[in-house]
Amino acid sequence: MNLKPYQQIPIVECHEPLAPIPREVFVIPPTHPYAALGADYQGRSPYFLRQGVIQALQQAQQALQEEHPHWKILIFDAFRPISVQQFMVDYSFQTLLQQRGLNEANLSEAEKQDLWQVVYELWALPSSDPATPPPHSTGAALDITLVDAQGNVVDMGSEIDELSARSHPDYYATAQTPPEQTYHQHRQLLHRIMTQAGFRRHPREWWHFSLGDQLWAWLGQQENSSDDAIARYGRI
Ligand SMILES: C[C@@H](N)C(=O)N[C@H](C)C(=O)O
Ligand SMILES: [Zn+2]
Repeated sequence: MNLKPYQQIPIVECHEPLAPIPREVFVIPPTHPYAALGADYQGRSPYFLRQGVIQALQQAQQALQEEHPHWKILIFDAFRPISVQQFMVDYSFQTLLQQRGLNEANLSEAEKQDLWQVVYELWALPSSDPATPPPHSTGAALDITLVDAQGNVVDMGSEIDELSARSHPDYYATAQTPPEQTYHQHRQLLHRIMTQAGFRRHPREWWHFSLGDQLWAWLGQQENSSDDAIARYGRI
C-alpha cells in the first residue's frame, strides 16, 4: 500500500504525556465500540489523549456551549494501539466481504487489493514504523460527535466509520431541504468548534479530528504553504 502524503511529514516528538479524558466533562458511552467487537486493548484505555489535546477539546466544548447550552462532545474513540488498528482494518475487510456477498477464497489478488483499497480509504495502515504511525496511536486524534441538551446523539446523516460516500464531510453540502440540510449544519457546527480550538478534520471523515499529528501538520501546510509542517506527536 502506498504511503499517504501526510505520512512524509517529519515528527519531532514533544514527549507530552497521555492523560485520561475527563468523564465528568464529556460524554463517554459505557461500552467502547471496538472493545464490543472483540478488540483487545491489553489493559489500556481508549479514552486517553495527550494533555494539550484534552485542553483544546475542553475549549471546543466551551465554544459549543456558547452556541448551544448543555450540548456536549461525545467521544467515540481516541487512543488506539496499533494492535487494535490491525484488528479494525481486518474487521472492516471482513465486513466488506459480507456486505458484497463475497468469499475471500474465491477472489483474485487484484480483487482483494481493490477491497483493501476501500478499507484504507477510511482506515490508516497499522504501520509499526515510528515514522508513519497510524493517527490514533499518537494520542492526538479522536473520533467524535455531538449530544444535545436532552442527551440525544445529534444526527449527522451517517454513522461513524460507515464505509460510504456519506462519511465525506461535505456529502450533504448542496442539500436544500431538511433533514439533509440539517445534517450539513450539524457537521459544520462540529467542524467550527473544533477548528476554532486548533484541530483539523480528516478530509474524508466528518467525525475524525486531530491536533499536532502528521495529518494535522500536513493539512496546515495545504492551507498555508509557509507553515512549518512538523508533527509534535508521534506513536506512544
Ligand atoms: C475509520 C476511523 N475510525 C478512523 O479513525 N480513521 C482514521 C483515518 C484512522 O484509522 O486513523
Ligand atoms: Zn479517527
